Amino acid sequence: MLRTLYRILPPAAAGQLAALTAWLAAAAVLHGIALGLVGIVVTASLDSGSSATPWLVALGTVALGFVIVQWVAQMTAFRVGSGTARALHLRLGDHLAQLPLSWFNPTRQAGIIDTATTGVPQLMSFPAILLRPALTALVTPAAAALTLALLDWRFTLAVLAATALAWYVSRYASRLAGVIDARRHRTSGEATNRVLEYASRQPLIRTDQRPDDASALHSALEGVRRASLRSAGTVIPGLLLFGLTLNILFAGLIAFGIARVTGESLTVPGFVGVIVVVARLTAIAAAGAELAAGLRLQHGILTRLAGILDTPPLPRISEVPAGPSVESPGGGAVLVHADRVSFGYDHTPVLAEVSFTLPRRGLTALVGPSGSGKTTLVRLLARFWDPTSGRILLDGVDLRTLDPDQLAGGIATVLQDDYLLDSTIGENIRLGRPEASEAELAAAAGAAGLDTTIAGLPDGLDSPTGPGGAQLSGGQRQRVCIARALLKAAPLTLLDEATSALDPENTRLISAAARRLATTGSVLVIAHNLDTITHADQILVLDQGRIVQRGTHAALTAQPGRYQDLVRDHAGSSP
Ligand SMILES: Nc1ncnc2c1ncn2[C@@H]1O[C@H](COP(=O)(O)OP(=O)(O)OP(=O)(O)O)[C@@H](O)[C@H]1O
Repeated sequence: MLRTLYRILPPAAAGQLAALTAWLAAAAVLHGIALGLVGIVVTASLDSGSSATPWLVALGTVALGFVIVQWVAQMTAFRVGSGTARALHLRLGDHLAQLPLSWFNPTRQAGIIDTATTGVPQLMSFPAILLRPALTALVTPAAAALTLALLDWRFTLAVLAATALAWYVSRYASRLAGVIDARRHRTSGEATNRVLEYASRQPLIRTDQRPDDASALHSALEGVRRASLRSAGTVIPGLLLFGLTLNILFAGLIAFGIARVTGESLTVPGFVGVIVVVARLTAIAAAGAELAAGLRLQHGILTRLAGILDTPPLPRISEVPAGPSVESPGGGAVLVHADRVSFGYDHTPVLAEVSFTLPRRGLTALVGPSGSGKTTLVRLLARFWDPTSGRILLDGVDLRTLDPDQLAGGIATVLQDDYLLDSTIGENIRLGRPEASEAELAAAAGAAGLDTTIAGLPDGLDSPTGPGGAQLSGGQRQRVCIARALLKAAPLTLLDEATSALDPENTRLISAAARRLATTGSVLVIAHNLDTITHADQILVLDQGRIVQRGTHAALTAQPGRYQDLVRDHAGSSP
């Protein structure tokens, strides 16, 4: 478990944990030596032929050292515990930000919630509380046994063998329970999934009530109940097995001592001294066993966390061969070059050999029938995924070579599933450019059509958005995202008119934002309303994952083709 923790911790936190482990191990060694010396002092006191005084002095010195080292270790433990949890949270956050979005299926999302909110905070108690008794149970008997060699080396070997056997039995019991615990965790992940689904399906359930709607949830929760019972049940045989083993080992060591006393190879005072130590070690091992359940739980959490952290992130390649230089259709400088890009979800092809350029300044519209791959293409430009073949260059640099901050700095998005932080309207807009002044922030909010909303709220820009923006309407959420993009004024802005939040006013605002941003940067807008893109510098027509036409509105309407069909369909559906 320590090994896994060291592997996944960032170097600074791993260094602190190593220092704590060293302090705790030193304390456990001193504890063991002190115990061994107690046995020797008892022997010397009972044995008329030897003096206990030098041993008492040694015992006092070691005990003092133990108290000091233990004190330092204990003071460090809580600091390292909270530092470990914090480092793991940050590591988890950084890693999640680099995973391809295809990884985030509902089961894994439920696993992340569980790991981040419950698992990682619980891991804090490993360095803070559990590591000390775990090391004591292992290291102290060994150190005590070695100290006993001053009295009787055969007992040293016997105690070392007994410790190894007890350790093996405890591991066996905990491995058995670990398998059941992993099963319980899977069942509970499934239940979390069902609870989330049940909550998010409430609108559907209330308008289309069917009695069996909650049956998947019920059976998942029943599965958790059964798995938890099984899991609790496995702790008891493990504890009984370990307790029995300890008693047998203790009895075996007493029998060994009696045999040695009978054979006159050990004195009675020596036997008493050894048994005093062994009795104390048995108590320490029994206390360690009571922690087994806690350690097993932590081991399960750590294994799941390591599983997430071991998932390969979107690769960053260091070098790509320079491609031929390209010019935008207007002859100006190119900001984006999509070069024979193909992509599919789970091997189902969605985009095939798509090539186009976006100028450094100007408005490009992406149009096409539903399912033609428009959103997918925009997601590839924001590097939510990587193309299966081909490449996308931003300012001449392959997206796969950019570090995430560079990429995030170069792109702003207003997409269908944009998320608002559980903060205020102002803070969500400010994410676009944290250093923006209050006046710039207010101007962006105004340009995104938020002034009426803000004026109607008692706290104005400081009004809360709720988790994911739940306290705002769909249209208001979209306006906050538009304001964020306006404030950012990134070199490349990706806009999706978002059919779900579409209303004439929002369409007008998106269109105005696109026009405005296109004067300073490049804008790609997925357009559902063709009236808003008649002025676009370039229109790309996507059909079944291929670009079938490109050009201006005037040029495309003048020639037969997919665009003419789209315009005709749109005119037919417009009021
Ligand atoms: N996450 C996903 N996993 C699997 N398939 C997906 C995923 N997202 C989209 N698809 C599929 O990819 C294809 C293209 O979808 P995409 O959303 O890119 O089209 P679109 O042109 O944006 O459609 P619309 O105009 O309806 O939003 C569709 O067949 C869709 O079912």
